[in-house]
Amino acid sequence: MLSHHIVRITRASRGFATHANSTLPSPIPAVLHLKTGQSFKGRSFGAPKSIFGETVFSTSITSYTESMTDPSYRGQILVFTTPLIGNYGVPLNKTPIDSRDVGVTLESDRIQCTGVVVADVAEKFSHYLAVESLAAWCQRNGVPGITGVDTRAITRLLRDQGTTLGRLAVGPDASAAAPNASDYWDPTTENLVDQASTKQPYVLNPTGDVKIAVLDFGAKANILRALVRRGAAVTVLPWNFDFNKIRDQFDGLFLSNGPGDPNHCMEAAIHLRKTLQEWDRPIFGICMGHQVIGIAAGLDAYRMTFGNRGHNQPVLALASSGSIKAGRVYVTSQNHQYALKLQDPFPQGWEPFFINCNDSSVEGIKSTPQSGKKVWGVQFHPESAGGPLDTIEMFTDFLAECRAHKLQFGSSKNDVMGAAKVEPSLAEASRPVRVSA
Ligand SMILES: NC(=O)CC[C@H](N)C(=O)O
Repeated sequence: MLSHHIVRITRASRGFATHANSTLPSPIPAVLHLKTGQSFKGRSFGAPKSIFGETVFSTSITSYTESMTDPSYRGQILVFTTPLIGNYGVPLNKTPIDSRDVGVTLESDRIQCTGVVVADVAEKFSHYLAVESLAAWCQRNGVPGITGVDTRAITRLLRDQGTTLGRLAVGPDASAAAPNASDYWDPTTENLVDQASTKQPYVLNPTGDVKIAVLDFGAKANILRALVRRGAAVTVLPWNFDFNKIRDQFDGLFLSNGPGDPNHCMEAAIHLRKTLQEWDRPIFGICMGHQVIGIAAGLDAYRMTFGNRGHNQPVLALASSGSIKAGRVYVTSQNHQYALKLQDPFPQGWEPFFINCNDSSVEGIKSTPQSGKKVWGVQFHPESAGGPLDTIEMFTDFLAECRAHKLQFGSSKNDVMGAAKVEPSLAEASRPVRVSA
């Protein structure tokens, strides 16, 4: 059995090596140019088009489908350090929308990164849920990939010089000269959150017993799934919606992950500062959401050299809260380029919650026990998808606090923005319609 699998995997991994002698068309050339002057020649797969993006690497060894659909990768050319990518194909990206699920199997309804870089793309795939190959999926989504390049060399460069702007030149563009440094598109100059966030509020699991508002900076589906599966009625709001106008209707507030520079989200941080001053129900933020909480609390966010992207980032808990025990190390899933600055002293009413064991960056903040508040932010992704589930119970902790608060202080008002009237669909939510807060 094992040898059978090895043979299959080896055949799949040969990929283009078998092309030369087959009747398949010759591979289309592709080149990855970096703004710093280096170029890597390879072969195209996926959409035969050229793109720009911020070149980042992920050390995750699985879940390429989840990473590529994570809205936090918007504007980025994603380099996988794992050499063989595509061997388990791509599943049908559709689930029911009910108290167990949120409409998509993956992290959103489309590929979000602008391109992918793979050492050895698997043309043959094998998985009981797979419906198409990585290349076919990329092609259908209009996203180009390059394969046959030394991803180890690219990653070592990115580790030394930091995340670098790039150009994936495909087909006839591959033989053209590298772009001038001034021609590289820098996605971080744009407000990517505004592009990724829902334009319309919508509701999931409207009959849930505890009402949670989610500020959507580009939320991963598994975050929404983690909330609805634990019984929450979830109202997803555009990132810059002024939650203060409707906060009496909710038992808790959640701030999601999202792409790009958190300093583009000042509008949300200003609204949140007022919420933190005037509202005492639980608040929880992940990644971008954590950064926005930190900014609202008075901390600064800075750009890291190459960020943390992978599924084995160790974080040390500095305080106990719910399922989290001070002094323990948790292995976490991460995808970020920015972090909150560790400052001494911390703003009044706040304390560090987690610290990264590799680079000592801030991995979490929380309100102090003396503050009387229940607010947490974590830089990592407790919801995983992909990655370890060490901290998944933080969702249970958050909802337990919301329920406890509701029991003690009474229910939120009942009309969750006309919950049942809003179409609970992620595809619907991504329509380009603007609503005013
Ligand atoms: N996954 C995230 O939410 C990432 C947050 C932010 N865009 C960063 O890169 O740091």
